[in-house]
Amino acid sequence: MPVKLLPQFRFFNSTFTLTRLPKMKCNSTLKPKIIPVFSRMFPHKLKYRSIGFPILPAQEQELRRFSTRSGSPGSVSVSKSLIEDEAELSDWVSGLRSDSFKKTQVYSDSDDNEGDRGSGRGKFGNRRNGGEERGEKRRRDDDDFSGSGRRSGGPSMESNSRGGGRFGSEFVGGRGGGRGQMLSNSRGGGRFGNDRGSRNEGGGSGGQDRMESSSRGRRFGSEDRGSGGQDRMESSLRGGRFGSEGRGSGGRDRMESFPRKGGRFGSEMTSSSASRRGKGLVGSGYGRDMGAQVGSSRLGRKEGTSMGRGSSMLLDEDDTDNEDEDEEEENGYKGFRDLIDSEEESEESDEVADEKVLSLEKEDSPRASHPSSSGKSDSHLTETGFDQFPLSPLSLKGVKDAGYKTMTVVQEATLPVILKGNDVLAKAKTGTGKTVAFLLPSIEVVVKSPPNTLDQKRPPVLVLVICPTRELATQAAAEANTLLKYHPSIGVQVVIGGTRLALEQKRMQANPCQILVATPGRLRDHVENTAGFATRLMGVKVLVLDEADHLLDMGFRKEIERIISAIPKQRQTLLFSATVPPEVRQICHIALKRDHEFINTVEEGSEETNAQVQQMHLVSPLETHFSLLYAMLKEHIADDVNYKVLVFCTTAMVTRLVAELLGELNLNVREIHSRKPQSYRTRVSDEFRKSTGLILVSSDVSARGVDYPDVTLVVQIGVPADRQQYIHRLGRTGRKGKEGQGILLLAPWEEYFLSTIKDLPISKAPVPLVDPETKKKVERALSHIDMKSKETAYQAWLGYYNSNRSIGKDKYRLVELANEFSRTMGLDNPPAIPKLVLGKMGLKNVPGLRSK
Ligand SMILES: Nc1ncnc2c1ncn2[C@@H]1O[C@H](COP(=O)(O)OP(=O)(O)OP(=O)(O)O)[C@@H](O)[C@H]1O
Repeated sequence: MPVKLLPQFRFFNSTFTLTRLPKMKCNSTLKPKIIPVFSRMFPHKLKYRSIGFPILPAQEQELRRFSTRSGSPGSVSVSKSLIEDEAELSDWVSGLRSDSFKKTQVYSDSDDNEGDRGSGRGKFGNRRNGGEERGEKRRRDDDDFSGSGRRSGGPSMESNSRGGGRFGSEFVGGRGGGRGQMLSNSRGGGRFGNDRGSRNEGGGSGGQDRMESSSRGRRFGSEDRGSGGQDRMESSLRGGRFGSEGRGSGGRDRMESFPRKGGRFGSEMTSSSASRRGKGLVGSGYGRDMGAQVGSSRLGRKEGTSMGRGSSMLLDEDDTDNEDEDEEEENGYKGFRDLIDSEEESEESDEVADEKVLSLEKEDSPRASHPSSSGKSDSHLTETGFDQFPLSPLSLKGVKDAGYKTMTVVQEATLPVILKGNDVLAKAKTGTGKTVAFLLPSIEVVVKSPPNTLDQKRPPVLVLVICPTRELATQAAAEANTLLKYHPSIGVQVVIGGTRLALEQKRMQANPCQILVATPGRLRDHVENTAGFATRLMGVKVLVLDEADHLLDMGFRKEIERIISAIPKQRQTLLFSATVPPEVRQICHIALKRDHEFINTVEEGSEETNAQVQQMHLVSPLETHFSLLYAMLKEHIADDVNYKVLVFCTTAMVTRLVAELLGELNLNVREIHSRKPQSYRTRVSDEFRKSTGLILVSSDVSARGVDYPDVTLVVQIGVPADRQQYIHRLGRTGRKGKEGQGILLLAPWEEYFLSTIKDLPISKAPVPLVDPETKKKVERALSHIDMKSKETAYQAWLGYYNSNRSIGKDKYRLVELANEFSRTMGLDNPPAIPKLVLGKMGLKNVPGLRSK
């Protein structure tokens, strides 16, 4: 009997008439609108055109060729270097034990204890925490390697490697008295990295110091929260190297190490948790953090409305303190993947080769022939109404109330396939409505499911949506609530980190839901520690991975595998993202059935970014960057009174520095990054969503998925972690077919990155003139910035580029460049860096560095 091994292919070609998909029409309502431009920086003005995606007459319409289009240039980055760094890091960590790192904890709320602190619960153990956790956080975004204790306490040093690259370690001082912490996370695989693991910021009180090291991915490692004051040192790396240990004992000095590599969560953690239990140790990784997501910052557009009704968001403002920033942040840390996946490669590549792809493209479409510089815009909308598909009347009412008149291209392409029950991997450009595309058919599954008659208090979860960040989870839940407006009996809940687990447990009991939106860490926590939760998950009929490439990247991969092992094999799985790099295609079998469909709405031969977004790059010496940034912002503001600008920086601490600088220059600016408490992040995020006339300086916490309406300009300073990150950051503008602008500001030695995005419609920007007065103004503003900010930015900068494969491999050159960065901040001498940190970065004894 033949076995079907190959995924199905969908050919969209004019020679094939597909009747299955309704016709897509071009929304030809052109509303020319002059886009403000930088008169000097951006001489080419763009006009918005809603031209559409391929739109052909009904019968023709269909997709045409199948192309896997993923073959875009790979990421640049940082991968291997991460591995190397991790090796160094783990060796270093394994041999280190310092009584000077102590930690304490403080938590009073009993519920919390269980929850947040995670006292050892579950197998995953992870949760650690104790009071301080709260302060800790960090994950990726962080990216920062910065040091210094931010909040008061002792010295701190932070370093996270992201992308594979970075290394991270973080030493942040506690808030309370003199505690100091040192954490190290490498993000390696995926986004997690950073965040997850590590954050320390404040928290504890009393003097304790902690040192953690979590390589790879996110969450592993990091958290700490244990209780009791003690010194602890954790090391969790994935590759097994660490392995071992786990000692720690209750009291003070402890050293934990969890090998992760092979294991799925389960096991790994188990061992660790065992050891920590009762000892107050925290754990390594996994845990809580994951959960940690906090806040909701992005609640999105629909915010208010949404959370209401049957749904509840398990997150309290009160909890913000606790948040761990966790996990999720974004970025991609790639890197680890190579190491981990090597054994699977051959098998996977076969699968990819056979995959069936459905690609929406039209060979003769304007875009295909003039992909980029034509100035033509994509149309994310079709003329197909939602009522052309078999959706329940109440869902259609919800869609109508949401203001969605016709479907977007990705919605039109995926809905019929998903409604048929097929597994789908979908790729569609940023801001084109992927969230509705997976939520709407998922809701229909709930509508069609027989009512639960067994356990009213613990109804099965029918739809499980996993998002990489808390903000995204919150935003997706908000969208779900909007769509569910007329389905009073269907509930949505969000479980994200940064909240008290026990509180979430209670809320889940009080408000049973059929749709659960979660971040991986917290979800795993519930699987392990919430009574009856695992049983509820056995009801899952639809699993959605939003930002799938990120979730399947090494940082989250283990957690995803663990979660998948906790839900039925007989289910429908939907993977969505704006980027689907080849590596992800190779591993998507982890979640998808072999006969899944790859629906690619990005035209073959066209760029992966929105054509109506004008992309520019500017390569200029580092010393000019601050002045250039200021000049271009001023110009943009002058051009557009309704300006709304996102400035992405490489690390959290560099983000802070840039925000402080722009503030000194009297620009209306806010900052957002993982070192900020979630409550602050949520507030700022909401403010930015609703405002115009505002600049938001951000780390990669805002890179993916955040739906800020009407962003007029995205500036990226310094080389992004990889190609995908560039695309997702840029995707914060030009959403829903609107126009936007993006500029990438690089130093000459970062110019290599342009080769990885050379297929995108990015052109060279003329260098704006920076008059002497502007230069002086910037220098003056820099001189007003606190030394601490400069020190931490320097250290973070060094850590970020150290983990970059292209730049960080020549340590001597790297140090020269870092010192150049130091001079751009107005420092005559580069700040001294703790020896431990230098050792961790593999930079001991490199000339040009000052140690302390
Ligand atoms: N059919 C529709 N008509 C009009 N607007 C829509 C429609 N579907 C979704 N939207 C809106 O489009 C915006 C972008 O949607 P969404 O955030 O889901 O994009 P995305 O493709 O997931 O982007 P990203 O890749 O950045 O995550 C949202 O504000 C959403 O409410």
